[in-house]
Amino acid sequence: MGGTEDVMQELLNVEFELQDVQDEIKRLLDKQEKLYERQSELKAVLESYQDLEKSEQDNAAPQAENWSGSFEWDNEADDIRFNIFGIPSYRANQREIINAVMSGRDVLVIMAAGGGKSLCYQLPALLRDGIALVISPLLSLIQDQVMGLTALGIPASMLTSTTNKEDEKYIYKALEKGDGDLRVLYVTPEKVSKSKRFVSKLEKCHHAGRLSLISIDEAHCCSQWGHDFRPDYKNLGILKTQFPNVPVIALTATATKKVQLDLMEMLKIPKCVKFVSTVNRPNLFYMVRDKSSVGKTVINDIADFIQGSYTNNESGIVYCFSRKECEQVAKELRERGVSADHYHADMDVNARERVHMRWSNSKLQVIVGTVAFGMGINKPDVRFVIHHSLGKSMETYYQESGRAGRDGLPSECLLYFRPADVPRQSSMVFYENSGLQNLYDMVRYCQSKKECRRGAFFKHFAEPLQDCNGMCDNCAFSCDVKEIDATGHAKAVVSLLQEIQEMDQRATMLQLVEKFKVKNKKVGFELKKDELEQLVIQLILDRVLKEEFSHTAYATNAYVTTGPLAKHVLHGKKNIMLEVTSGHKSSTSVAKSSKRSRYSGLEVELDNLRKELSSLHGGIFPHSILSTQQIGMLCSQKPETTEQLEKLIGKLKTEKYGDKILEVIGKHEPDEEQHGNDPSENEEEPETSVNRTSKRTKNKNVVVIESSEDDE
Ligand SMILES: Nc1ncnc2c1ncn2[C@@H]1O[C@H](COP(=O)(O)OP(=O)(O)OP(=O)(O)O)[C@@H](O)[C@H]1O
Ligand SMILES: [Mg+2]
Repeated sequence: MGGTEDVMQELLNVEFELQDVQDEIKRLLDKQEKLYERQSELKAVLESYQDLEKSEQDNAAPQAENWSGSFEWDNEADDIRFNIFGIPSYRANQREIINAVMSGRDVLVIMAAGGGKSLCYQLPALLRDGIALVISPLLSLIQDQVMGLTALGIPASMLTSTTNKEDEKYIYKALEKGDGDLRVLYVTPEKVSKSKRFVSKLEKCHHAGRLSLISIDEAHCCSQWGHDFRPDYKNLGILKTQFPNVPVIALTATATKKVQLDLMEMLKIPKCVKFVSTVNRPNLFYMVRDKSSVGKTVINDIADFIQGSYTNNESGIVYCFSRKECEQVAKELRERGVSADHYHADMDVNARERVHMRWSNSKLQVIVGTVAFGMGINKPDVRFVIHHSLGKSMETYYQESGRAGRDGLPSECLLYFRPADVPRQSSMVFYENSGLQNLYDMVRYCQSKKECRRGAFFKHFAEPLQDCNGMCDNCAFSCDVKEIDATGHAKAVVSLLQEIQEMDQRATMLQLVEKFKVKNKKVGFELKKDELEQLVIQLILDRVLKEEFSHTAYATNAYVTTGPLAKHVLHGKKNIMLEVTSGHKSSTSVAKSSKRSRYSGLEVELDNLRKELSSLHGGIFPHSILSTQQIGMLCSQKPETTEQLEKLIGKLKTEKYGDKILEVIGKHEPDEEQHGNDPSENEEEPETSVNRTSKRTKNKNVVVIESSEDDE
């Protein structure tokens, strides 16, 4: 009988090994498929590179161009920049881009959100004679821009589905005959691809030498590889064909190499000068907080965050996972005294627009939105973007969080993470191309308690690392992160899952954790529930476990099963380390350290003045009247005469609003400065948004924002 036992034993071993081999084969096949995919991608990219190089050689590259040198339009450009736009100095690449456009070159601009792309075509539009055509994908973006230019006294119009007959007539006359003073014309891409009438008028304008430049904003919409593909953008190449000598400037905030090449091909600008700026947004402070499983606690925390740090009605966005959640969160924030309203795709257009408008005019502090609240957001002074749950990829998180601080002033990006939110997202994205991979990158960002958050973006966008300057929680706050060896737990989790599977059952992440706790009660495994959840997520990221999906009529459910590397853990070939915090980097400590001072009295008064003027001047946004940065300057310099004021905000704004501004500054009593609850605040220069920036000092890797409220 011993023989049978031996044979059975060997059979078992062989079956075990076979299973191993099969798993390995499956893993390799998976890998092969991914590599094939990448291979074809790379081949495509290589081909376009070669095409590009060839065309560059064919066109015998001109001598190295120095776009930062001096040009004949320098003085006029400086004058318009300062006296009309009220912009004291150029930001990175702006001047160079303007010079390239002015030299008649086609230009491709990749510049982060809020980098100041608009100026790059608006200023040349004023420097060159004639009318500049701007293509922009969304009505709301166009309206914002036209309103902004009008506020500066620049003749700008738009031709869209909402344009009335009279305006249309005026625009067509301007194009055809050069009547009127129109300088910047905004249209949606549909006008170019669908309206023959429009294109023929444009031809006449060009024929008379009056088409000064063509700007294609949000140019990533051209590419199917981009995130906001718009079919009508695909036809914009005809503009270069029809008007070969008019400079085209294409602008976007994010474009991978592949998207850039795609753009150049589709817009027919192979010889364009390319300006790529960093993805880094140095003024954004990134942080992730553990999210309580109790909904109310999360809302309390968000309300505390807003009411603790943003007492002057500073604008913010809260992103939620679903429409229902949006409404719920907005309602609960309101109940806690935060001025908030929801925004999602289920609302009718007018209701949505109303919410957007109230927010843009700073009458509503917080929009609680789904991802539907997206591309059309042009508000420069959004001070915080909170994610109530994680998004589906690093790319979308970069974009959504990037809506904060477009004016360059310090702003915060806070994400609430709990492992249980992962299956909610994964069951939505698993069918997308690389959907799970993208989500898991995002989860890695959230789970990490040590790595620089900014570094994760550099890695994601394949850019060299830059210093974070203590502008993320992991760099700024030292907290005790321990790496514990969770290999034992991991083994137990895998075995439990195998048992479940052998009984032909399956488990969601939460069920698995529940079962684990019940089963191992006596053994005294010391991990807490949320740490166990964290472990399961870690195991999924490490491919020890994997998610599987099954559909019902109403939903897709995510289950956890053993993954390709499960055996490695069982056989002791793979160790699992888990990052846990002991000394809490608790939410309150984060909130305290990043809490900023209240506005000074004068800041509040000037803020009120811009709101007042904004409603007086019908439809001009407060931030178009005075930017937060300008208010900061006014408070620290306190100009007394028109000449002094002009030096700070330029001629145009001084002419329009100077008297009122000087009046407010003149009437302001210095002792009114005492606005916060700490008397010592009064001893220094009043707090302004500008010097607030410089008050963020780096001290032993800890960012300190001096604040009266810290001393309570
Ligand atoms: N050189 C500058 N100095 C100070 N502020 C500037 C400068 N250039 C632009 N700005 C301001 O920065 C804000 C963002 O500019 P803009 O709207 O052009 O950004 P963008 O690059 O188009 O961003 P997005 O990708 O989000 O559309 C605006 O309020 C603008 O007035
Ligand atoms: Mg823009």
